[in-house]
Amino acid sequence: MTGLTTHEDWAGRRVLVTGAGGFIGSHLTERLVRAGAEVRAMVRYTGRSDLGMLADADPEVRRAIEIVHSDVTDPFAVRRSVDGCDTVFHLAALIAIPYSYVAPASYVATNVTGTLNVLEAARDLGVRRVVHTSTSETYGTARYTPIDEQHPLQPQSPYSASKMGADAMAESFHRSFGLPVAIIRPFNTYGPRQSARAVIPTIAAQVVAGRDRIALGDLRPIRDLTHVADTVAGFLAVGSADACVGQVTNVGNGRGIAIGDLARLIAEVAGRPDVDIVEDAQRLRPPESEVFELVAATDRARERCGWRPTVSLRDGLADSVGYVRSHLDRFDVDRYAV
Ligand SMILES: C[C@H]1O[C@H](OP(=O)(O)OP(=O)(O)OC[C@H]2O[C@@H](n3cnc4c(=O)[nH]c(N)nc43)[C@H](O)[C@@H]2O)[C@@H](O)[C@@H](O)C1=O
Repeated sequence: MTGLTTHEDWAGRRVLVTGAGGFIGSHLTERLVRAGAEVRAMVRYTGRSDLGMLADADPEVRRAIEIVHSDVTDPFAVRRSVDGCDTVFHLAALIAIPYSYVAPASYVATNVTGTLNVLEAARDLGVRRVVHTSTSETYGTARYTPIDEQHPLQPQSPYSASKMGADAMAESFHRSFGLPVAIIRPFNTYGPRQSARAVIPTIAAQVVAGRDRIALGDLRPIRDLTHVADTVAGFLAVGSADACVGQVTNVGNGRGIAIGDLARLIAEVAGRPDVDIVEDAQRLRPPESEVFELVAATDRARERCGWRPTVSLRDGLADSVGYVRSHLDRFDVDRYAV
């Protein structure tokens, strides 16, 4: 079975994680260290924190990793970071959709050119496996569900367009140069350390802070939600399965929930089922840009790398609520209050 993610698969492997200071990247880094890999964690220096979300990681894990501060837009720094690694998990990206309306050029620089820099270094240095991170946003609003990997792509935001460019570059490096690239396409991931701007922390922070009215944007979009522990298991499975090379693999739960229902479920999980949930017109995305439905077909992940999700939505949301409760100082609740 190629999708095994046992200690033996990762023990002694020299792995670079780009975007290791991010939400998913920090969890992936921890998981790889626990699986016995030698991890180099590439973290973008922000001036505020040297480690990003890795600052929250187990101190033992932090001691075990090699941290390099560089930016994927710098080809020389990327090359130095890739040198000596046999596997690269490429997660570094700009991910906020609303900010991509304001600064599309920076999304091209980081997401497209940054990916090209990683691919070129990996090709030149003979890396044995690259896992490139795509996103369900590249599908645009579902034309049918569940969305399999053959579903057409549609760039509804500059963010999505930049990820489509990055994905195409990754595929071209596989076809043109035989670089062993696997493309993982996660649907929405949630859990501890997720950005305060994403919808689940936005809801949870208002609920936990005791607001009686929760202000959101559009309550109708449907999302397929995967707990970060499952997503990270997906990265390891895709990274160890030969059958995923040269392929896109969806990682999602296969179930959709509307944002309004999600808000009600979070309020219930947090023990505040009576809060009011209201739509705030200021927070709506342009209708042509909003992706209204994303639900994953997960057959390929199951068949090619043996991955399946294990965390129920209720348990996962309890984890998110617990994280927000214990780090409420990180959430600017008034920014979201009505
Ligand atoms: C897979 C994908 O996942 C993320 O993109 P996203 O789906 O936009 O994530 P989100 O948590 O910001 O929104 C989810 C949905 O919820 C709606 N929504 C309603 N009211 C609020 C609200 O008040 N805040 C936010 N943030 N969203 C709201 C919003 O309009 C959207 O329909 C990125 O990490 C991206 O990098 C990525 O690749």
